[in-house]
This record gives sequence, C-alpha cells and structure tokens, in this order.
Amino acid sequence: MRDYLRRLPVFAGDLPSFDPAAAPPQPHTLFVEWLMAAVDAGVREPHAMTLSTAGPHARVLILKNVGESGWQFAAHAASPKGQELARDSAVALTFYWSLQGRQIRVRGHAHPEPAATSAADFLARPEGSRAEASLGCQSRPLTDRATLDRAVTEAGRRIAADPAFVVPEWTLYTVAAEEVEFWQADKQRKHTRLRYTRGPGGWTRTLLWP
Ligand SMILES: Cc1cc2nc3c(=O)[nH]c(=O)nc-3n(C[C@H](O)[C@H](O)[C@H](O)COP(=O)(O)O)c2cc1C
Repeated sequence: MRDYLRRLPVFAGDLPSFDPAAAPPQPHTLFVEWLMAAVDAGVREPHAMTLSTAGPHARVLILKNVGESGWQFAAHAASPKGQELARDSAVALTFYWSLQGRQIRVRGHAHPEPAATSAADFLARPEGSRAEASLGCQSRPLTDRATLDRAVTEAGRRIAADPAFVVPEWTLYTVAAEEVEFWQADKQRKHTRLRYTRGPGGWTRTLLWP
C-alpha cells in the first residue's frame, strides 16, 4: 500500500497563481475571491468544509455564508458537534480545493446567532431538509433503515401540515476568525502561504515558510 500511495500524483494539472503582495486587507475578501475562482475552475462543493472542534472531532459541513463578521454554518444544537460547541467554542475550519491545490484554514470561536436568525436559516431550507433536521437524533445509533424511513415520513407530514414550524435547537453559528491562512500549492514545492492575524488595530498579513 505504501508504494501505491507514493505513486499517486499530488498537485497534478494546472495550478493558479497567487500573489500575496496583491492580497486584500481583509481575509474574507480573499476567501470570496478564491471561492468564486474554485467555482469557475469546476471544483465540486467548494462550500464544503471540515469543522474541527475541541473534542477533538472533525466533520464536513456546508458553509452557509461568509462576510466581515465571519464564516457561518448551521447545525442541530443537540448533535455531538452542537454539544461540543456549547462546552468549548474554539474551532477550526478547513477548505481544500484539490483542482487548484488550494487550502484555507480558519481559526476562531463559533458563536450561536440569535433564535430569529437561526429560525430564518431553518425556514430557508427545502422541506425534505427541514424534515430531516427536525428528527433531532443525529449521530445516535439507528436500529434499522425502516425506523429512519418511518421517522422521516412522519416528520415530513408534520412539516407539510405546519410550514412555519421551526426546530428550536436549529442553530446558525458564526465563526469569528482570529487567524486565516491561504495556502497555494506549487509544483516545485515552493508553496505560498499567507496568514492573516486579527489584532486590536485590524488584520496583519504574514508570509509563512512552506
Ligand atoms: C459534503 C457534506 C456536507 C455536510 N453538510 C452538513 C451540514 O451542513 N450540517 C450537518 O449537520 N451535517 C452535515 N454533514 C454531515 C456531517 O459531516 C456529520 O456527519 C454530521 O453533522 C454529524 O456530526 P456530529 O456527530 O459531529 O454532530 C455533511 C457531510 C458532508 C460529506
């Protein structure tokens, strides 16, 4: 297996350029530039990211929004990740877009948004997703698929009968970033790394050794 893995290519294909000297002052601006470039390059699900919590545990989630206040994701507060976040809000987010050899790492704290904002996020989900999210059993042991099918059907009926129904535990979290690192692969392994660090006076940018 070791030889097989060693022969697998890394950073194959054309890689985009990245000039850190031209990077914008705010990391979310560069993040959006890279996200759009990933979409244009044909990266599938570029808005899928790994959320690491202090467990340590890590799992993939969908990015719901990004802006000056931070990176947002949504989850059921009673899920393992929700319980971990209630205990310790320190998180890391990792994006990896292999087509472009790009990685983005975000470190910060995840804060729950007010109930009304979380409810609006829940109501914007398609009916099937709302039904699934209302089960509230995520990551618990499941006896069999038939039990899941019954629960989803029942939840679907409930949502259809009351389209304004909101799961009270549904939570939109905002990760207020303290550090954001942009990593661009280079075929000669002279990778480019630019780290943004938040300080009292705003963001500072630092180049890092690869
Ligand atoms: C591409 C992808 C997107 C996902 N998006 C979400 C999501 O937005 N919210 C969510 O709760 N789980 C999502 N999941 C499932 C999570 O990875 C995870 O299995 C689930 O949230 C349970 O995690 P926990 O036990 O740590 O709470 C996604 C999985 C994948 C592969």
